[in-house]
Amino acid sequence: MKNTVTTLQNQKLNKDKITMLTCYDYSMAKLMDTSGINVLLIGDSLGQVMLGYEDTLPVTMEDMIHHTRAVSRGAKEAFVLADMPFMSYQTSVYDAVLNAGRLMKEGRANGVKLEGGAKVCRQIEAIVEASIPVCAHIGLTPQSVNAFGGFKVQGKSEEAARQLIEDAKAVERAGAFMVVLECVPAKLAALVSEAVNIPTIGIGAGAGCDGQVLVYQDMLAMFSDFKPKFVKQFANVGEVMKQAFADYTKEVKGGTFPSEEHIFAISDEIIDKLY
Ligand SMILES: Nc1nc(=O)c2c([nH]1)NC[C@@H]1CN(c3ccc(C(=O)N[C@@H](CCC(=O)O)C(=O)O)cc3)CN21
Ligand SMILES: CC(C)C(=O)C(=O)O
Ligand SMILES: [Mg+2]
Repeated sequence: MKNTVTTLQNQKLNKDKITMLTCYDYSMAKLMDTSGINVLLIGDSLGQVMLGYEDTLPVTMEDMIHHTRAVSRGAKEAFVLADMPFMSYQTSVYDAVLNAGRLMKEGRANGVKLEGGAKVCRQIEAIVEASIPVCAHIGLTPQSVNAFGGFKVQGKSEEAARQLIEDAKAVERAGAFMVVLECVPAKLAALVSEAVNIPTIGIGAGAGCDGQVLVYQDMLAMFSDFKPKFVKQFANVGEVMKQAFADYTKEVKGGTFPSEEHIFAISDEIIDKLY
């Protein structure tokens, strides 16, 4: 059954945790989809893990559409959520609606995600008005890395904690159907999760959220530029891959690959004529 805004929101009511992973291509989308992951997020984190940038700021609408299209083709049941990249919605409400529309129309996403709380509520309202489901993202919002001065835990002071709660309530009022809480103290995230009716999806926000999200290269140990404290490596796929690449090299150089089972035959008669 296809995951929808309604099925995801019912999961909060039924205390059935929502699973979300980042996904950037067709093969991975099929693997995650058949594993029952509820939401595939085409995160702008693709700037770091797929494209090798230092942060998410250089990611373009074209990058996001390219990857979203690939994921959409592989997601039969999972909800496809696409991040709006830096400067695709901050500039104006008009830009926000136009670019959200492109992710739906060209990327075939089921919804979009944008960073910010009360500051981006005009954008959220306008995108929702255009019948596009919006997921908000508050706490550590990586597109604001230069304003924050680094990737740091948010909401630790009383003032910042109150602001986070207000931001969550504001995006709910603006029409967001879900909200990501990134890098906030677990007890604060649990409080926010009780304070709003929409599902909260945590990353570095503890088990009190209504769901969890991780970058897939992090949880499979395929990415090593940095490793946030909140990452759990569920399998060492990076090591498995490195071993396979080394074995391939050894067999090619040693002449054991390709062997009989990997080749195509031709009659000796024809070969003799060629000589
Ligand atoms: N591979 C990857 N994983 C992510 O989780 C991720 C991305 N890329 N790109 C976009 C953002 C950036 N994120 C990050 C990046 C670094 C830290 C980090 O290193 N945090 C430190 C300091 C926390 C503190 O003490 O304030 C940590 O130890 O977790 C956290 C989130 C989360 N997102
Ligand atoms: C980490 C998640 C929430 C994200 O926004 C991304 O992958 O870009
Ligand atoms: Mg993102």
